[in-house]
Amino acid sequence: MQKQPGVDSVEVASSEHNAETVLRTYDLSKRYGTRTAVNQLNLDIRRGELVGFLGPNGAGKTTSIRMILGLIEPTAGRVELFGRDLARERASLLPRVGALVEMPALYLHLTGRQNLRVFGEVLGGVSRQRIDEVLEIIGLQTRQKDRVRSYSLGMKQRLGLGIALLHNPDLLILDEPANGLDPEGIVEMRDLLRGLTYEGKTVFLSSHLLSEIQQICSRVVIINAGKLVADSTVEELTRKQGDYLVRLERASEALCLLQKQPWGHLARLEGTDQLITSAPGGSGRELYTFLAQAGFVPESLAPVTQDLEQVFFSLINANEGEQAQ
Ligand SMILES: Nc1ncnc2c1ncn2[C@@H]1O[C@H](COP(=O)(O)OP(=O)(O)OP(=O)(O)O)[C@@H](O)[C@H]1O
Repeated sequence: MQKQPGVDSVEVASSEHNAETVLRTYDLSKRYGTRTAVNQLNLDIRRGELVGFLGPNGAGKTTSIRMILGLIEPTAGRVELFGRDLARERASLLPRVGALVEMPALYLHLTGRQNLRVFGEVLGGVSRQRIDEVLEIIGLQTRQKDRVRSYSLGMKQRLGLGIALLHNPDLLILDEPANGLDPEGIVEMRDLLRGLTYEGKTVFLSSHLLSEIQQICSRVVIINAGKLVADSTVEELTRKQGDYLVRLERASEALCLLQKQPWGHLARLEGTDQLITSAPGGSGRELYTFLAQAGFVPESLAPVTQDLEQVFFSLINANEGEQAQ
C-alpha cells in the first residue's frame, strides 16, 4: 500500500501490523574476536514491505545479511524466516529467499538468456516459461540474445537480480543493488524493485544511496556500530518535530491566533501566505479543524519534512555522542 502523509498514517500503520512476518531476528549478534560486528539486532519485516537497511561503513549491514542468509553463523541470537527457525529448517526456508549480495560471476561470452538458463540448471526446476517471465521482470527481453559482454553495468546488475529471481522467491535480500550504477541504471533498479513489491514480494536492501531509499522504501532500519539506531517509516523519520506547513489566506491573522494556543506559541510565517506550526495533539487533522472553525480554511496542510540524509547523519552523530559518553 502506498503511504499517504498526514492524517491517515495511523490506519496505514495498523494494517501493516497485521501483515505476515517474513523475516525476524532475535538479538542477532556476531563477534569477530573482540570486535562486535552486530549487537543484539532485532528486525521484523513484513510481507510486501520494501525496507531499507542503512548504516555507515562498517556498521554491520553485510554481516547481518550474511547471517540472515545462513552464510555465516551468529555468535548469539537467531533468525526466523516465514515464522520458522532458520538454523533448524534451513533446507526448506532458503529456497524461498533470493539474494544479491555480491555480483554473481556472469558468463560474459554467453547471452543474457543463456546465463539465466545455466544458473537455472544449477538451481533445478526452472522452466523455460520462468526464464521468459524473469526476462520480462528485469526488462531484458529485447537484449536477451546479446552477449553479456555487451551489457551496461545496469543491465548486468539487473541480470544478477534476475538470477536471484529465477526460483520465484518470496523474500529478496539485496546488498547495495545500485552500487556503481549511473542515474539511469538507478532509476531502472528503482522501478524494478517497486514492481516486485507490487507483486507481493518482500524486499530488504542495504544501500548508501539515501535519497533512493527515501524514494522507494516504506520503512528504514538504521544501524551503527552493530546496534539498531532507528526502525521507522520513512514518513515518520523525515517529519520534522511534528511541524506542519499550512498554506492559507490571511496567514498573519491566523498566526496571531495560533500563537495564543498552548501548542502553537512557536508558530511562524513562511513567506506571505504560508506558516509553520505545531498541531493540537500533534494531529494534522485537528489543526485543520481548528483553523477551519476559526474561519481560516487551509488551502493545503502537510507535515514539514527533512531529507532522509539529514535525519541519518543526525541520528548517527547523536548515537556516536552517546557511545562516547
Ligand atoms: N570476516 C571478518 N573478520 C573480522 N572482522 C570482520 C569480518 N567481516 C566484517 N568484519 C568487521 O565487522 C564490522 C562490520 O562489517 P560489515 O561489513 O558487516 O559492515 P557494513 O555495514 O556492511 O559496511 P560497508 O557499508 O562498508 O559494507 C566491521 O568492523 C568489519 O571490519
